[in-house]
Amino acid sequence: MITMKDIIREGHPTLRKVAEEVTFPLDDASKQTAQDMLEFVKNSQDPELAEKYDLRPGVGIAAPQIDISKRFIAVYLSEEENDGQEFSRIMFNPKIISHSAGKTALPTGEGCLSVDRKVAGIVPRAARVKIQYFDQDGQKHEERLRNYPAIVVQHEIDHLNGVLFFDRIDPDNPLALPDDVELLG
Ligand SMILES: CNC(=O)c1cccc(C)c1Nc1nc(N2CCN(c3ccccc3Cl)CC2)nc(N2CSC[C@H]2C(=O)NC)n1
Ligand code: NI
Repeated sequence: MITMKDIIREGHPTLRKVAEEVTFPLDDASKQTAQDMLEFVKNSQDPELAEKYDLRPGVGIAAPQIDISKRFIAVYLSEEENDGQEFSRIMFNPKIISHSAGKTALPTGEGCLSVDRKVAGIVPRAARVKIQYFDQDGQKHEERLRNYPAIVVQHEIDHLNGVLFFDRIDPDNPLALPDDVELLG
């Protein structure tokens, strides 16, 4: 199982690399790793398991965060966190194919499992995105996302491009709310 010791932290060069696309058919190692990543995110949200294995809670993780510079992510939002509908995905070669002009942000800023410090500030992201990704069988999917799932998926896709959430905070006015940004309510 993946634990915090497997997660690389700010300053590790892999976090700033552009990750490589995966090719299909996937090797078994990548399939297993992706499943372990989804399990980690779920475990991290379980108070007992998080306590037992000293896991920091998260709703998403990207392969570069466990020092695998490949383009795949895992996201898990329980129905409590996502307006009554569970959102659970493993995405290979995810990409944003279109997005709204309007932006959104988490009112309390963002955290990251690879950043061991609180960085206050608004992280503007597209409010709605149309994404394309492949599942572990190589099937192509297209999905429109909004609200929390859209924010989390953009945060994780950023990791595939060597971007960290605080890169998107306005250094001169971190807490300012830009006109075109609606806080997620
Ligand atoms: C600096 N202020 C803050 O961090 C911040 C501060 C307050 C609120 C939010 C909402 C903040 N922001 C933020 N909180 C989260 N969690 C809230 C707690 N939760 C969780 C915790 C316990 C059980 C189950 C769960 Cl679900 C896990 C997820 N996650 C992210 N991000 C940014 S997008 C990827 C995602 C991620 O997984 N990060 C590790 N941001
Ligand atoms: Ni992160």
